[in-house]
Amino acid sequence: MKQPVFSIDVDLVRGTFWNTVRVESTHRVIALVGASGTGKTSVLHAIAGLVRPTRGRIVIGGRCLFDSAIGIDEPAHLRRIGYVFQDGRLFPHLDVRANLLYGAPRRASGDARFSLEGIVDLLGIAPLLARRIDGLSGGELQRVAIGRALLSAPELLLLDEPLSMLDRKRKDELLPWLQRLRDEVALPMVYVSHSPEETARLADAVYRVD
Ligand SMILES: Nc1ncnc2c1ncn2[C@@H]1O[C@H](COP(=O)(O)OP(=O)(O)OP(=O)(O)O)[C@@H](O)[C@H]1O
Repeated sequence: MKQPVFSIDVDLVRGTFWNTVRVESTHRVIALVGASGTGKTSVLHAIAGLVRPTRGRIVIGGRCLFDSAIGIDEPAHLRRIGYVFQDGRLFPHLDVRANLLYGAPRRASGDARFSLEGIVDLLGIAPLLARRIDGLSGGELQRVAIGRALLSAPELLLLDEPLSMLDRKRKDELLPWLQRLRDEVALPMVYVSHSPEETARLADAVYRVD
């Protein structure tokens, strides 16, 4: 039997909100969908170690990140996770190259997928390297944000509605880059979105958080 890539079963509490979320999947690229406020971002936060579930277990790619029953709670900085936010969250006072290199390990991973050259090529951002962040389009910003997440040589990528702030034209521009990322970098990915079109184009399986 195929081993699951994602095995998640967590109770999440944020203020007065609580939900139990279960995802068991043998697919490498999954999408989480569901109405606003059902806890999709909270699941990503729990995977990244930014929010501690009140109960449960998170195992991804055979690696246990959290298990309340046996006291495992790997610190966020050791989880090797790349996180791409809705709004990019880049540093406006730094140029693209400095943003990419921010947080990159001092010693190269040796994996060409995570070298500066490899990532710049993958995402087509060579012409942007010396540009300031505040002059970039929304789609360019998100490609840089994805590049920065990759430079940390992650074992898993979390993408929280990365297209939601973009207009139709920019969305159409960025989608093929996301597909390229999915196929060429070949990491497990969790993609949160409200758009059935995006999830159909990017994910191998879609899970509803209710
Ligand atoms: N820091 C917090 N303190 C209190 N409540 C919070 C906090 N963060 C999130 N919540 C609440 O937890 C619930 C789930 O939020 P979450 O952002 O995970 O939902 P979501 O499904 O990602 O929503 P959306 O689709 O609108 O982004 C919401 O009701 C939200 O208001």
